Amino acid sequence: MKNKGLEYCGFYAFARPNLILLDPELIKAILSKDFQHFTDRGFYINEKVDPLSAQLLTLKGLQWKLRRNKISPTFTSGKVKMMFETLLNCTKELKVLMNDFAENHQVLDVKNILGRFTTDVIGSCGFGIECNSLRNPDSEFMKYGKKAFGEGTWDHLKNSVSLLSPKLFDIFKIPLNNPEVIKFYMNTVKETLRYREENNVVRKDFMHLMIQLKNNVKIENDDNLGELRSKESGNTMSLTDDQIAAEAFVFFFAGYDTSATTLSFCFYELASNVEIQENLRNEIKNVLAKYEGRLTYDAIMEMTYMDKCIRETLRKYPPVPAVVRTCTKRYKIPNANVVIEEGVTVYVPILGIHYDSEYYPNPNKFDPERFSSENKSERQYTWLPFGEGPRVCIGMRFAQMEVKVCLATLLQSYKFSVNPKTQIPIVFEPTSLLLAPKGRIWLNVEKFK
Ligand code: HEM
Repeated sequence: MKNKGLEYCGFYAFARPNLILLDPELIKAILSKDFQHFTDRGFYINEKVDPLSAQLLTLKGLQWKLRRNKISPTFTSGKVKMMFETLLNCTKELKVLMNDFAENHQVLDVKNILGRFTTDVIGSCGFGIECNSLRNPDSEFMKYGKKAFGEGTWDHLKNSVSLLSPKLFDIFKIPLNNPEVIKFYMNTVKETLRYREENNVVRKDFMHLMIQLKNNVKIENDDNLGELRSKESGNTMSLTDDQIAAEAFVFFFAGYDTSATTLSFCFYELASNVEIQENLRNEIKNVLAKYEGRLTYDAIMEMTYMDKCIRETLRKYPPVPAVVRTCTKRYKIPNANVVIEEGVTVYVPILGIHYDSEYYPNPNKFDPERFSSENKSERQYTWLPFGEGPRVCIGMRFAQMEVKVCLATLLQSYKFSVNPKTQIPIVFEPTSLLLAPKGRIWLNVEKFK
């Protein structure tokens, strides 16, 4: 369609019209400039039968705006920095496991191991609990996590129908999440809240910040922890326990697989491009030497080549291949005689844009220099792994820090190469909502002496 010079095109899903945006200027208009016409995603939501369904990803209009304003101070650079230590703690088990793999010459199923790492990270930083998925892949948290994503054909069908026809779910009052999953996450969060409040426990994580929101504590953009309760009340609208549980759940739902996918593809590309892996390792070593070998937030922030490698990974492998908006107020496309009616679903095909040779010549090549400082400014609205506009991914900074900490930890001590069991070239799984390879990515890991 793009080759035909089109800026947008449409299709019907049953009787519902859908629009696909192809032009960066139009994408900018719809995601950012004229956002008030496209405030929602149109996902299913029913707080009564499924309290976990009402969170940032799904909320609509004013409800979403109020919640986003409320939660945003917990994701600032200051607060992400505050959580660095908690995140770093999760790498201890990762190092132990990687050592075992290297010493026993075992082949690494990279998504499995890094998925367990990102589960531990969200468990620790989001829910405030040590879920030990790296040590124990059958941990409760992992078990219900898998259930939350859907395990069988029925779950996948249910997810697809909820996207195509959320009204049907509403009419029959169907909870989207499995009732066992709802019970597990609600209980886990409520138990943590009760324990912390009764015992005045403070911990450097999102749960602490959400308890502060519940208690009307004003959250500043610094790396201080702050009290659980405050005499001065800074906020006028606090969070309820159910809302905290729903938000912690969405941090897991939106953050675990996306981060694990980014890491897996990044390690795959580094394993396939020995020189790039070596350049990145040198950067890590040089920066850490300045910090007496200590991996700190400031050290991570200095690793600019690493930043380019991650950006290029997210370009070639955006974990969310398309973002979606529903038209909430009739909209005339600028300079065209076309009106988007209320209710129409609009898609931004991120994966397609990232492989468009007009923006990225030779798109299959993994080339971190596409994101050098000279080239970076050209990438607005053609590099969209976190979406854009007021509904851009709220966890973007946190996710980038998590990926960087994992890369710095492992590349310092281990060398990775692709095992022949991996199917090359990578083919994407067509039935998966999030980007996933067909088959697994297998890597060899070797420890430096
Ligand atoms: C590399 C990792 C990640 C990627 C690629 C990613 C990508 C995205 C994308 C594409 C969106 C939709 C944006 C839009 O519609 O314009 C989104 C939304 C969201 N993400 Fe992420 N995400 C990542 C990690 C995380 C993490 C770690 C968290 C939480 C800790 C998180 C929480 C959310 C939430 C809550 C939303 C909904 C925001 C709203 O509508 O206000 N994400 N993410």
